[in-house]
Amino acid sequence: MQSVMSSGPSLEADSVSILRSIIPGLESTKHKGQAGKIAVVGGCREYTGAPYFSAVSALKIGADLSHVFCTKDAAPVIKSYSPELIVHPILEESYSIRDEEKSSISAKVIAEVEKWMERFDCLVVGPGLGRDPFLLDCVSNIMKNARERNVPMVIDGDGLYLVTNCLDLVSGYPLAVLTPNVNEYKRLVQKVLNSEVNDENGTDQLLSLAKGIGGATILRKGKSDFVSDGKTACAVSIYGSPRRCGGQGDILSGSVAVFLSWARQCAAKGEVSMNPTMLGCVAGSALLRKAASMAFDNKKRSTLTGDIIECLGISLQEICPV
Ligand SMILES: NC(=O)C1=CN([C@@H]2O[C@H](COP(=O)(O)OP(=O)(O)OC[C@H]3O[C@@H](n4cnc5c(N)ncnc54)[C@H](OP(=O)(O)O)[C@@H]3O)[C@@H](O)[C@H]2O)[C@@H](O)CC1
Ligand SMILES: Nc1ncnc2c1ncn2[C@@H]1O[C@H](COP(=O)(O)OP(=O)(O)OP(=O)(O)O)[C@@H](O)[C@H]1O
Ligand SMILES: [Mg+2]
Repeated sequence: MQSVMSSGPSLEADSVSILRSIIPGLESTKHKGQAGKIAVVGGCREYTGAPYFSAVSALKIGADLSHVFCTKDAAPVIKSYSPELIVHPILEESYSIRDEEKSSISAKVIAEVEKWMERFDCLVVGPGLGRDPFLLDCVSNIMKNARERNVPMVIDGDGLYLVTNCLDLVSGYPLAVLTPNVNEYKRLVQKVLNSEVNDENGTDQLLSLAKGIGGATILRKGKSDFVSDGKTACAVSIYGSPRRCGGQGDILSGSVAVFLSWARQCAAKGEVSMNPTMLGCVAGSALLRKAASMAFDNKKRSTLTGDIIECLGISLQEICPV
């Protein structure tokens, strides 16, 4: 059992202890899949980097299999980045189809994802998804299907745009994690709390927001990351880097998906007492921030997202040696 909070009045989570408590051992008795099967729903004509960063980060942290469900345009590009990813070219944007095809395509999309759904430990919805209305409608159906089967979801990027406009997709679902950046958080606060972001009372507002969404967990990204499930709140401020290259949130979404899956395994065995989605967020945030800090030490101003991904393994090794 571990405490999510460090001692004293600080909100800072004891993230190193949390990481150590949920990272599974590497044992020869385990079979492929037991360390996690993650699926990223994202990737369109404009954005192919974001789903790749998220899905490959999940593998680099220790998941066994990582899938990407993306548009037909994006799939060959994402496949070409890495043979490690299992890429499903199933989504369509409005520009590439006729109106009369929409209902049959929509049915095909959900049938294709449904075949796999039960195998997934967690979905990441949104990295590089784009905002095409027909595509987002198909993704809503995927989210409803995941929810019916109790599959956890990390919602980021354009997935947050979708959810902010249709809160019912996550409202009252404790296995949903929302990972907003500054803009995405502002839109959520405006929609759910009907107010502006108030940093003087930031923790209370975050608690209210998570409560307002019915117990989904929120990871508010920024200089420090803040996490709340509506009952408790904590912060991760350790490590970090001054480089703000795009894609760091994508690494985080894939990382949180893996860590929350591991935390749920621990919770099922009674090894942790905290909400596993909170543990997953704290662990993901701390690891990303450590990897970003190591990458910056090496690369300084030229640090890019790929450099940070390359530091995930050594960061894990320093915290929890094999
Ligand atoms: N390589 C890829 O494929 C990547 C693809 N990605 C995908 O892109 C999609 C859209 O996501 P997003 O994050 O670009 O959209 P959003 O949050 O609206 O930000 C847009 C603008 O807001 C501003 N801004 C940002 N931070 C701010 C701050 N702290 N304080 C103040 N302003 C701030 C800033 O505006 P600027 O300064 O340029 O005026 C910024 O440019 C989504 O699918 C995502 O997954 C990314 O994951 C990156 C890697
Ligand atoms: N000002 C900051 N100082 C230090 N670290 C930060 C700062 N802002 C963000 N981070 C770190 O970067 C991570 C990603 O946050 P960011 O706000 O860049 O997400 P994002 O905009 O969704 O990224 P992406 O470009 O992948 O979409 C956060 O979890 C946090 O740890
Ligand atoms: Mg983002």
